[in-house]
Amino acid sequence: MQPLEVKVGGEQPYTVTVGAGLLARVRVPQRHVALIHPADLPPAFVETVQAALSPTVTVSVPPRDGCKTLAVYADVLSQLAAANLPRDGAVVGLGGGAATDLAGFVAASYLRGVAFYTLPTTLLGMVDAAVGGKTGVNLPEGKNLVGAFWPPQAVWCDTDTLTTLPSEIFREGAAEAYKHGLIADPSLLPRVLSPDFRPGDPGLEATLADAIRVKAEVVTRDPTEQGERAHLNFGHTLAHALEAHTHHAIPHGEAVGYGMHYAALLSRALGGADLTAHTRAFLRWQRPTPLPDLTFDDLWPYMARDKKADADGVRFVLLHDLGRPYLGRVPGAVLRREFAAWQTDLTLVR
Ligand SMILES: NC(=O)c1ccc[n+]([C@@H]2O[C@H](COP(=O)([O-])OP(=O)(O)OC[C@H]3O[C@@H](n4cnc5c(N)ncnc54)[C@H](O)[C@@H]3O)[C@@H](O)[C@H]2O)c1
Ligand SMILES: O=C(O)C(=O)C[C@@H](O)[C@H](O)[C@H](O)COP(=O)(O)O
Ligand SMILES: [Zn+2]
Repeated sequence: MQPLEVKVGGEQPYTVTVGAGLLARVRVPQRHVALIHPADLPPAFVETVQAALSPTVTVSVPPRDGCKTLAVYADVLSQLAAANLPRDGAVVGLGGGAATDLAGFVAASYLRGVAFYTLPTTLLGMVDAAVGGKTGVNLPEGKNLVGAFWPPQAVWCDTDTLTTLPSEIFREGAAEAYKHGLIADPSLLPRVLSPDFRPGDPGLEATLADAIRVKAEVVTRDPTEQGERAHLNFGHTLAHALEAHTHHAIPHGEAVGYGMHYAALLSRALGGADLTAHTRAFLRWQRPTPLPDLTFDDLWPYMARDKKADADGVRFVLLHDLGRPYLGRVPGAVLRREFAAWQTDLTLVR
């Protein structure tokens, strides 16, 4: 089957290619390349890309969000400098969203910016993180609090890589595809929950391309989150708080699943359609890691630092209905009441 292509427009247009066997066929025009990948990635992926690109330097970074720290960021920059990667070189991020977020921030800042490419190998990376140019690292105070908008020049989603992905990490990533269904393309909702949504299924690539298209269209219109792009943050105010508070014991995709259900409860409380059956169905399908004992006050300091907050306080992405997101403020009493409802619901979805 021919690879599928999704175009991202704007000032620096690029193509997201989705298909089998792409890692071996990757080409970039730059003569010097820094390849950045997580240490626990199957070595065959790294070797295939090394054979395709002959990188000047290959940098292995800690798995998962362990690589999204200022210390790892500084170390990677030093390794690129020690290898004399020149300004007309490129950074290639290979792996999940954590590695591509770090690699993008390195690309954005090394020598004040070099070309960047992404090779996502997780479902979440393909449908979300590798596309759109949000790059960065975490602080102990919260997720992604340091970073830059630095779009890739091309994205290759090699669907063969998904066959080695542990099934729970595949289900994590489904949260972002489901999010795209809730905020823009409801046809994705049953497709994500279908038994056919799995590595190796002949229909998977079309579903991935449709999920990617939602993000591509939003970031084409609003690359630097001046407005509409914030809708891609549906579920993320609570999600990022869960990740930070649990020191990443709850991974991003699971945190987004939990956060989307809270956002659906808030949306209903403010007069929106009742979409909680959708977010509950997703949680039943995803089977996330159980949460530790939590109170609203444990999470609120992180929610208050969310990047959608402005001088007037915290804002949430809410839904009037399927495909109709908006950015709104929620009274404190409603936040607390629906947090209690969310906790009760979580005991019922198990
Ligand atoms: N920039 C964005 O727009 C954006 C969007 C969504 C999420 N994110 C970020 O992405 C991160 C989560 O990314 P993720 O869910 O991809 O997880 P991840 O990057 O933490 O990777 C999960 C694990 O799977 C391993 N792995 C990756 N591909 C594999 C494969 N094919 N086979 C076997 N193992 C493989 C990785 O090495 C890692 O240990 C978070 O830091 C989140 O904040 C960024
Ligand atoms: O691309 C975006 O814009 C998103 O919000 C996508 C999110 O899924 C992603 O987790 C992003 O990294 C969150 O951004 P942040 O600005 O809330 O840190
Ligand atoms: Zn996300």
